[in-house]
Amino acid sequence: MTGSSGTTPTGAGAPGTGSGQQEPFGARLRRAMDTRGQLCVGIDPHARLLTDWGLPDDPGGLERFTMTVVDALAEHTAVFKPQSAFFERFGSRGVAVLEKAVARARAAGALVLMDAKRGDIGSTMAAYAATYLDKDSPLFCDAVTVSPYLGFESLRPALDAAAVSGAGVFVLALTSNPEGAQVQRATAAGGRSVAQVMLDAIAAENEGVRPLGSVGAVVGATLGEVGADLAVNGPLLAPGVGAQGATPADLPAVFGAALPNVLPSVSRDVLRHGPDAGALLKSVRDYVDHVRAVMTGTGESRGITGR
Ligand SMILES: O=C(O)c1cc(=O)[nH]c(=O)n1[C@@H]1O[C@H](COP(=O)(O)O)[C@@H](O)[C@H]1O
Repeated sequence: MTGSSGTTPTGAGAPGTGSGQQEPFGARLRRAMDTRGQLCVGIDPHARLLTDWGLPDDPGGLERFTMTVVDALAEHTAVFKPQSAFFERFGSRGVAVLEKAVARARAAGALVLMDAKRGDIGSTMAAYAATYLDKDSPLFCDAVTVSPYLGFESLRPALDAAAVSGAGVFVLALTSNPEGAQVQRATAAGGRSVAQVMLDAIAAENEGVRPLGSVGAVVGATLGEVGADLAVNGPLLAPGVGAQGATPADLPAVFGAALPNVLPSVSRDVLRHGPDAGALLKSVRDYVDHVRAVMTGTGESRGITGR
């Protein structure tokens, strides 16, 4: 970590090999978290936020909102996570804004994790993989969220495509919403929970990879003690910080020894500080500082709340 805020304008998404071959996502993410801080900023342009920012709830408002966030934070943030649904609701004009945001954020050195939560039969999954994980696609990203609840192996086309392009895949395991338990905590054949089956499959994908695998798990920061083995040797995306009630101080109880690989994710609780670019950046820096304090065991003693 460099600088007092822990957020430096290092090119997090830069390949770093010079060979023309993209460095694997896990390695790029590790470097981004180490240099820019362990935080993912979600870009979720809710209608309510557009209104609060004094913007119209239309494609023009969406574009101003999104570009303001990207321009304020892209040189300082390790990862952006645009939520595709908030762009798709405006049809093709919304998707055009999403494409522009992805390109601009990546050009500024931020990694982009597309929150699309795709999941389908393998042959359709291949089309989703072509959308987000093929370098020639206009929506190519550094990583994408996927749902394994059509069976982990239904994700194989995405896992294969990501391996080719040096991208990442984040697999839903234990989601932050209370309804998720109905499926994820159910007991699978063999006695493990369904979520543990997914976590074990992720660990198998990442076996032996250094410094960090490129297949991540999504585990909500809201969950408290999860009672699952999170040693997947890959990144652990932790949404639910901020608006859903979790704080960085909750992370040790959820993640335990896996804490160094956790990427806490905040959307509304950062975005509400806009449209002022300085206030957005301060909010990110406060979160990065709080996360770092928790990681190094000084968060509680400093009485930081991050809220
Ligand atoms: O995959 C996700 O990012 C995700 C998984 C999960 O378990 N819970 C969850 O809230 N998310 C996403 O994370 C974001 C949370 O937004 P805030 O509650 O505003 O921080 C939304 O885009 C959700 O779709």
